[in-house]
Amino acid sequence: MSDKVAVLVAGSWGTALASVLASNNREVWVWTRTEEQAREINESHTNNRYLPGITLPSNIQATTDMKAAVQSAAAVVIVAPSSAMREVAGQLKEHWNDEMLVIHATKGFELDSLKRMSTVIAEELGCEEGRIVVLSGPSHAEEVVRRCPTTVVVASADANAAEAAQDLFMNTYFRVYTNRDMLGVELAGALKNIIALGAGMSDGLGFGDNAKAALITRGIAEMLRVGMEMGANPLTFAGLAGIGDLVVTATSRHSRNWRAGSMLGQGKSLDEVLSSMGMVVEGVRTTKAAYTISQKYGVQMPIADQLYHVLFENRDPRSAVEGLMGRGPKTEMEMMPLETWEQWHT
Ligand SMILES: NC(=O)c1ccc[n+]([C@@H]2O[C@H](COP(=O)([O-])OP(=O)(O)OC[C@H]3O[C@@H](n4cnc5c(N)ncnc54)[C@H](O)[C@@H]3O)[C@@H](O)[C@H]2O)c1
Ligand SMILES: O=P(O)(O)OC[C@H](O)CO
Repeated sequence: MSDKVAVLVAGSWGTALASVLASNNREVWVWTRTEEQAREINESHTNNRYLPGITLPSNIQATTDMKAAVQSAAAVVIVAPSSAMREVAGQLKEHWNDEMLVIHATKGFELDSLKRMSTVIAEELGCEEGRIVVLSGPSHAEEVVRRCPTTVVVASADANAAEAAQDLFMNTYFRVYTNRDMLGVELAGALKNIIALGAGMSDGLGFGDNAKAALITRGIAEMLRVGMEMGANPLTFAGLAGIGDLVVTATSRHSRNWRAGSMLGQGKSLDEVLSSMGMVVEGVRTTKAAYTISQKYGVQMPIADQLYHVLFENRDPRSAVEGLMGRGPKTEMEMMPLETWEQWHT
């Protein structure tokens, strides 16, 4: 089998994953949108807009020609923002063949359809959704390129495909676990960004650790509730894609979602925040998607609802906190679909 791997798009996460593959001695081709970025990666071995100050392995080649990037590759790793996934997967179709392992590492939904990324890719490539692999978990690009110990999960309905992805990425600083629950891994990876925005907002408002712990814990309850309703394995939410990623995103200074939330908490408008970020903040779109999902599935998502009002209806963040804290008394396990849980235990 060829050692060539193509990585589609050289944002922060695509570049970091390319660097992991390069350190595993793969022949790594990165597809970039601009000649300028391809030239920078090929000649200076940097990608300064997305990973300032980092020197990339010299065995990463970049090109704007998707055919050259993908031709004869054993695997394609798609790391586009969720908003661009259909467009990028659509462009891949004419260069892709059925032998290739397809992995994506994007955390979000398609906004209009509420489809998961694996569904969007499968539709565009005209292949079975079950053969696609998702890579997720607590992993900031800034730390991965510095080879800080990191653990992730690769999930697919096809165990062989998940193991092939594990083999491709695994090394001494990047530990990869497999999981069969692709639905749960994709849902957890997308939904945690909403809670991270909330945690950032809480910090921006000057609240303390109690508030953040509450958001993380009640956030996982909210993610679990919707995940179980949609048929995910509840244990996935206790794993790397769930609590692991929620902790890192809600507490790390590297998190784009936490940073955006923090600025909102300090009184900046959403437009001001997004224009100052220069990188994708998936939690904003995902909050919109979750607002519709909660109504569609009849699942209560109080944190996502309040975030929606702040982001899209100009609610003051303090009034959103009052909205959350002022709700009626509940039991901790209220609204958990226990029948679904029991299905996993029979
Ligand atoms: N950055 C991280 O540490 C990290 C870690 C894990 C997962 N992720 C996920 O990876 C995905 C990508 O995030 P990122 O942080 O790399 O984003 P980023 O903002 O750093 O980079 C986005 C890249 O997408 C490209 N792009 C945008 N629209 C495009 C289009 N229509 N066609 C082709 N390319 C397009 C941009 O040019 C840029 O190279 C997100 O879903 C994010 O949640 C990010
Ligand atoms: O920087 P964020 O907030 O987009 O989070 C990136 C990753 O999802 C962390 O695992």
